[in-house]
Amino acid sequence: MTTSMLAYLARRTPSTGASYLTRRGFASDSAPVRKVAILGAAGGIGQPLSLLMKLNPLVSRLALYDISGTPGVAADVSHINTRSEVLGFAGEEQLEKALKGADVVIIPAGVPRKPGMTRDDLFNINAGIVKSLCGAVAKYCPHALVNVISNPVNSTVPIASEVFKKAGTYDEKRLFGVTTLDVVRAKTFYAGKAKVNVADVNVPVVGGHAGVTILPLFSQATSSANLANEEIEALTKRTQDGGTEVVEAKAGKGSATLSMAYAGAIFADACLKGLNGVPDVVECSFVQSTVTDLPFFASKVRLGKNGVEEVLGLGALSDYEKQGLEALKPELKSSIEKGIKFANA
Ligand SMILES: NC(=O)C1=CN([C@@H]2O[C@H](COP(=O)(O)OP(=O)(O)OC[C@H]3O[C@@H](n4cnc5c(N)ncnc54)[C@H](O)[C@@H]3O)[C@@H](O)[C@H]2O)C=CC1
Ligand SMILES: O=C([O-])CC(=O)C(=O)O
Repeated sequence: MTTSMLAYLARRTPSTGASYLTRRGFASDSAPVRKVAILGAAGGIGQPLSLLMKLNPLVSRLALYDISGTPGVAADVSHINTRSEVLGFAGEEQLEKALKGADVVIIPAGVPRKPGMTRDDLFNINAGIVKSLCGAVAKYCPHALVNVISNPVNSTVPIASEVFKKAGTYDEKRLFGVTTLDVVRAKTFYAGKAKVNVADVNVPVVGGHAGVTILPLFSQATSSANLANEEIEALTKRTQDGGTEVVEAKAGKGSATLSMAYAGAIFADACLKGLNGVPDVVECSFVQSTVTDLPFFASKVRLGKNGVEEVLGLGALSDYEKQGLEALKPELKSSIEKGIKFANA
């Protein structure tokens, strides 16, 4: 979902609703039927993400699953007069119904950080949650595209891959760690510093999704601006610490939820567009990769009818980015290995 689409949806009145799909090039009766399931839909990310996916005209059925609380969220969101039918599912016995027939499964289930914690400190709780939810995905919707938001993404994505391998359903083209929030932040911070229109800015962010493993490539930023080295270094550090900035500001009440819901909605929309055959849909994501010697790595990915169509290379890096790339590898490698070991224990 683009910012302009959100602005358009905000502007339109219910009486003009019939025309907005046509304006985007999809007549309502020709947009393919697409089911999206959100696991963890009653949470801080899950609720605004449910709202944003309800606004997306590419979705025809929205399944909201959590251990509790989803009937209320679903009843609330279902009153919005957009295309999708919304259903709430609570408790493990309803997980099958939530997942059956899903084209895209988004997973923001799990605990968030408190000040002083690293994302890896969430491993003990979230690893098990992701493992069990991915077991259900393998059973009930093995062909869905899976968008993993739950932290630590650097470990939860490898966990998901091992669960799918064991179930015999693994397709590396269909598994994504959602790193879009890093791109969203890099764009915002860069536009502010370079004093350019944020709508014209793009910045690839590669590596992983924790601290120094987050590597924004400001040398490839559009619109280009002549920032000093110290400014680039400060922007890099702010992007790497963006999550912590929010955790500290929330002072014990969780981590990024609203900006994450926005980022998650952008990424899921890109997945749906790819499935629907829209050409040239490219987003950064943490995927199985041969771009470096690490088995998983975030970089630009072209999305298509089967999920990942192409994992794009890193392009030319500045010396500072080359150093950042080497510096992130040991931590990212050990987080990936930790996930794989957990899944096979
Ligand atoms: N990838 C990224 O860029 C980001 C990731 N995150 C991560 O997203 C996760 C969720 O964050 P919040 O929504 O703020 O947390 P939250 O605590 O507000 O919500 C989590 C939800 O997950 C649900 N849940 C727990 N176990 C479940 C299970 N087995 N099945 C289904 N639902 C389950 C809870 O009931 C709760 O409603 C955290 O791990 C956080 O670190 C947060 C921000 C950015
Ligand atoms: O920082 C956190 O714990 C949540 C997160 O991943 C982010 O905001 O990037």
